[in-house]
Amino acid sequence: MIHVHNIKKEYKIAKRDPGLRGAVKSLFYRKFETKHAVKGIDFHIEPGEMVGYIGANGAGKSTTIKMLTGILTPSSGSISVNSIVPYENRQKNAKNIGAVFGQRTQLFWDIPVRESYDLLKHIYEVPEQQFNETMKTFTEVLNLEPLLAIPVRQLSLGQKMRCELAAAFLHRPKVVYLDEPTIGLDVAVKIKIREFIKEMNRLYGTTVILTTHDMQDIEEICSRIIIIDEGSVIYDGSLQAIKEQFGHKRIIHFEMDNITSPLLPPALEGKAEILPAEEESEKVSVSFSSRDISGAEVISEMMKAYNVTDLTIADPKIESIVEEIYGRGMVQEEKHAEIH
Ligand SMILES: Nc1ncnc2c1ncn2[C@@H]1O[C@H](COP(=O)(O)OP(=O)(O)OP(=O)(O)O)[C@@H](O)[C@H]1O
Repeated sequence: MIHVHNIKKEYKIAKRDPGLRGAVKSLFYRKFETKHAVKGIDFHIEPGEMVGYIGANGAGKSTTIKMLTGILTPSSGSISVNSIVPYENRQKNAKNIGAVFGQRTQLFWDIPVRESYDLLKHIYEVPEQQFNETMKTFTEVLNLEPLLAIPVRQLSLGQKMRCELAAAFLHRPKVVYLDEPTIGLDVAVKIKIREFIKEMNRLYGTTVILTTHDMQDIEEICSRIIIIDEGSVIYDGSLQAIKEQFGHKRIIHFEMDNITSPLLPPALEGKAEILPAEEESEKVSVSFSSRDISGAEVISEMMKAYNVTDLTIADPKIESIVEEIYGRGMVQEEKHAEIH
């Protein structure tokens, strides 16, 4: 469905010396600097896959999505989406794709939502019966009925985002790009949006590429993730595999009597560490790898050394796994050996 081969994108940024002198000088003599935002990315996505495209701020996610949608042309390399080269054939490509770009709207600001959908129906030439069926499903799953008569500008962020999603899926596109679809929303709306995306994938086999900083979105929606860092892919594989590969970190929080800064019992040295205490927390957190020592041994040693009154075992969170991968920049051999 989506084939991306060795794409690169460079931006030319005008450089200016500081101050008034710099401003005047730049009128006559302009200096440019090249920003390599995407540095040779490859991936293939099968029809119906739901892929999380993640990375730290400035990693190159939006630039990639803009190239996939045809808004930007790669500096080199090639892209094909459903056998179309998006940046050479933007209109044809637009019929096959839907997109939600975080804060931007594709709905018409001053007219009721229902009329925006009618316009989109004409633009995308959606048959009447299909439109009615689709609207019925969307209205139910996203609870849109009370919003249809309201102009977009009067909607709250969460209401607007529900309407945006419906607009992106309205013409039953084969591929939908979602750039931060849950940013700034409360938990209840996030849950609704995630359910809707999964339901669309189930009903229509829509391929979804999701960019988000919310790891819960990824866990709920995607089975595969592509992680990019400074313009290069550093991981492409299943979420399960990354959890198995990196999810051996464990943390146990202990509550104990009258201990302010406990020391690690000697038997745990080199195998576990005490984490810096969080502000106002009376708990002592011990981190270790299940490859080095079992949780039972850690608990037993801590209980021998201290008067433990309670404990909780934290699950390895995808957030911390991803942070760890960003942090270590994940060496290439490891990436290829484990994932490809
Ligand atoms: N139009 C532009 N001109 C110059 N540089 C740009 C432009 N757009 C993006 N960049 C730079 O390219 C790099 C990648 O940006 P991009 O927006 O693709 O990152 P991102 O992963 O989407 O980040 P975020 O999570 O913050 O949205 C950044 O260093 C950014 O400053």
